[in-house]
Amino acid sequence: MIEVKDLVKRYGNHMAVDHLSFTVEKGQIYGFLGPNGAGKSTTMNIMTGYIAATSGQVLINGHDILEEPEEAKKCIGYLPEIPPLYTDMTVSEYLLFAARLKKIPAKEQKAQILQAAEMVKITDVADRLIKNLSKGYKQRVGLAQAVLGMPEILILDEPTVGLDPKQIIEIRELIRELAKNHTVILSSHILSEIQEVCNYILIISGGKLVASDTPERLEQSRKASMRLKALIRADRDQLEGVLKQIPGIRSWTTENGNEAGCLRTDLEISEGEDVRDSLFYALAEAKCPIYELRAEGNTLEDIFLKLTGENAENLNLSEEEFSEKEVAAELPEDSEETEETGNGGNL
Ligand SMILES: Nc1ncnc2c1ncn2[C@@H]1O[C@H](COP(=O)(O)OP(=O)(O)OP(=O)(O)O)[C@@H](O)[C@H]1O
Repeated sequence: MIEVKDLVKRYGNHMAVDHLSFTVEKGQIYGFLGPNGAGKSTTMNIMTGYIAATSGQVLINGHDILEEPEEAKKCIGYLPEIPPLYTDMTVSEYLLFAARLKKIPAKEQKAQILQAAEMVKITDVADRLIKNLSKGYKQRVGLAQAVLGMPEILILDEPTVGLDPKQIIEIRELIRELAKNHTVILSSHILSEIQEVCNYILIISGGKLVASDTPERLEQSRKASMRLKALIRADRDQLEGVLKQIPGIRSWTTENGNEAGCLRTDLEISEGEDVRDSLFYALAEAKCPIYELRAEGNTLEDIFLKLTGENAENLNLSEEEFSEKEVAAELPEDSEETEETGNGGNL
């Protein structure tokens, strides 16, 4: 559906996109994940024909975005990071303008605008000036513009950035809904966002693709290298004597545990190994009782941090660490969004 081949984008000496290649298949929600400045927007801008690449190629349903832009762009609806809205227009004026730009035949425009507006639930604000809408509604208008003409592929650059928690949930639901009829590619620097919505993840760092797989398989691959954390009653020499004998323990650190005579140890285990049984029997034989033993796989968060070389503080990973239910319960029924409505749309 989309083939990105060896894409490079240089800004002067700065390599914003560094030999990026990936393919996008029909019917999935792809998450383009990476820290700020990773090259997500640049890649999306190239994929949608907004800017040219320094080298490489983007094929949309077999059409080269530079050589056959009209054919290629027909297949794509794009919501840039800052939606390109004319805020002095009403919603319906703007969508009519967008329909003309997209060369939707005049006799189909009305029906298509109505369909797009219904899909993103903005029919009730059709006659409002865009500048008077809340940010969440402006984002929906941007989405309506993207879905107008029913392109097969939707490319959404940070679609929830700057929205409040309720708006974020609504836009996510909308994206899931849109994904029933479209292939969706969305970018975000927030891991929880991508985990929540996407069924395939492309992790980009420093302009390079550092991982691409389903969230489950990414976690699985890292779980192969397990860590064990244990609290063991033993002296250091005794414990190290046992650990040395167990194949599969790659390295360890020890420190005094908070219980007298106990050591807290953190074991790094070789890929694919599970040493819990042999550790248990070896320590029992050496009369070193295990007080605690906990296996830790790597979470998707660990993978992301490792692959992108970031630390959690820079990444804002916990920005949305609330469940949808909690937020829904905390927010009043008549939020800003519902106050926006009620003017009687006329699409
Ligand atoms: N027009 C430009 N001129 C020079 N450098 C640019 C330009 N646009 C982007 N860059 C640089 O290219 C790199 C990638 O930027 P890009 O906006 O694609 O990253 P991003 O992953 O989308 O980040 P963010 O989440 O912050 O938008 C950054 O270092 C950025 O400063």
